[in-house]
Amino acid sequence: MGDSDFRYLLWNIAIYSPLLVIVTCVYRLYYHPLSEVPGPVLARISGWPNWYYASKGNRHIELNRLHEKYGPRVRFAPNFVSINTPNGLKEIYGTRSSNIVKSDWYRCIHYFAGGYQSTLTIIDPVRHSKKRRLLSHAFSDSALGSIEQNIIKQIDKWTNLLSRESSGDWSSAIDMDVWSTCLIYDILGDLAFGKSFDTVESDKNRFLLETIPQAAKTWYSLGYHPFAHTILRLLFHTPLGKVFAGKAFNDDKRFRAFCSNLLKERRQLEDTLEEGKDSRKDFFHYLLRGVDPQTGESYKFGELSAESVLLVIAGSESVSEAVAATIFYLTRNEEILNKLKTEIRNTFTSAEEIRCSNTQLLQLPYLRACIDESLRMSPPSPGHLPREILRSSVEIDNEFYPAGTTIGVSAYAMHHNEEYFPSSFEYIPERWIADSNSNTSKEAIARARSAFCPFSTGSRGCIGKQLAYMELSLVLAKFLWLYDIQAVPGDSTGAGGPGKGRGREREGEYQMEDVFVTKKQGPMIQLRARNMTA
Ligand code: HEM
Repeated sequence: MGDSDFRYLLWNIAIYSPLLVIVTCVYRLYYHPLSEVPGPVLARISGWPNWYYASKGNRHIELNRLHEKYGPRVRFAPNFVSINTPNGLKEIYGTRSSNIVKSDWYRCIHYFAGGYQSTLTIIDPVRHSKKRRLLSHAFSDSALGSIEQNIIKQIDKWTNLLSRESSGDWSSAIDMDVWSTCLIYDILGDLAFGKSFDTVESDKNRFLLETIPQAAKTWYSLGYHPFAHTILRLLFHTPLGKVFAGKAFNDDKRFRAFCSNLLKERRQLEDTLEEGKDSRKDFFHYLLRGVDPQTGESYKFGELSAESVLLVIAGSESVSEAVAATIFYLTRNEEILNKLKTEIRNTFTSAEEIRCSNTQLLQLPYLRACIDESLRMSPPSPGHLPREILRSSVEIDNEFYPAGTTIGVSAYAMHHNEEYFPSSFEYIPERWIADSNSNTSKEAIARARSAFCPFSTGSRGCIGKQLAYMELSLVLAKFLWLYDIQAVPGDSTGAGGPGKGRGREREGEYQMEDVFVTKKQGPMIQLRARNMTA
């Protein structure tokens, strides 16, 4: 190419590039099939704001703000629509139609897993249902009944260690983020691999506390980048990855290597066990023995490894966030805390008696209401779970969305919709209980239930929901049976308020960063062994 050709090329680029940008903007604003959907101008013309909020971890807050401003539907990227109604939940997640599937965002996670797909990330509905059927054995009533003892063993170890923190009087400050996360990791290690991660007792695996949320954050934000696939291809399929990957990628690798090693050990152990005679019914007992119904082959190591990573993340960060959030709300609402303690302490005569299998633990109304209210205010998956419309347009609340639209509901925004949750920024467990003391009608509860979606819903809803309620009920009931708790005076860890989030209206709310699951801090609390003579 001669000098004059090169100059000619540059001139053309200089003239046509701005023209292309202007034409694209005009098209997206006025002629795009979603041009009627309200939303901020910048978001309607470009995907950058979506990525910006996803990488800052406050996309759920922004989505809630946009719904307050624009109403029940918001266009927050050229092809993305967020819906904030129970009908949206039903139509997007609740139907079995193959016309709405998990969006391309989930495909981005596959780069990190060497191309392998897990139950959570797989997009094809038929292949998903086969994977899910296999995993569902591990979550059946009988399987859960048989693992309760393992959960209790880990909780007892945890409460014993906590007792060392308090010798008679109020303990020094305890970070419930760290304590609850360690406990739930240990439980999950035991349930998934048959081996606790031992983070409560030892520092050896504590790196997980940083690497797991960081790994989730890396995929989460990269997946929403307007050039996600190009960047991921460069990072994973060229030597550029080694140069630019940095700490975030190394953390992800370290975490994956940790899961792969556990899986190798678990597989070796499974090979030594006789069919039908072993008593280790952990998750990988089912997965290692499972076969692909299509090919009749066992699952490849890479597939199982991808499954293990997703199971650890989905099953640990979510539950530990719910424990920490509930303790945050209880220690900031003394009357509610006392009411819950009374319910638990009047029901059980000892901490050992607290178990799901032989008592009414899961039916304690106030305990369940406190858990649900925490999941409402601080849902562990607060963001928009993206789905893509594949073939024919979809009608929601009398509006049509064409094929190619990415659509979803943010649990955080839905749970702060005042139409379904009046005083939505206040922690009010009574909103879930219809009795004469609570002034809540059955209709108000049904309305709230229709919009309550911490576990999502339908065929891609959480498979671990029952296990999560089991863990949360056991941990909170045993903890509050044994200990009195209070917020560290003056502590603002985990709390909102001026200078954080959006300010005053989030003052009483447990703060979390949305990384698909959540990153959290605190609360800092003090505890004191219960006075048994009182
Ligand atoms: C409070 C606790 C929990 C919450 C709030 C929660 C929430 C969710 C949500 C919102 C989804 C849908 C994700 C999506 O559409 O992309 C999901 C899926 C999933 N969760 Fe949970 N989860 C919790 C606990 C657990 C536990 C304890 C496990 C297992 C150990 C688990 C395993 C899974 C799996 C495997 C999926 C994928 C299901 C599928 O696509 O078929 N979760 N969870």
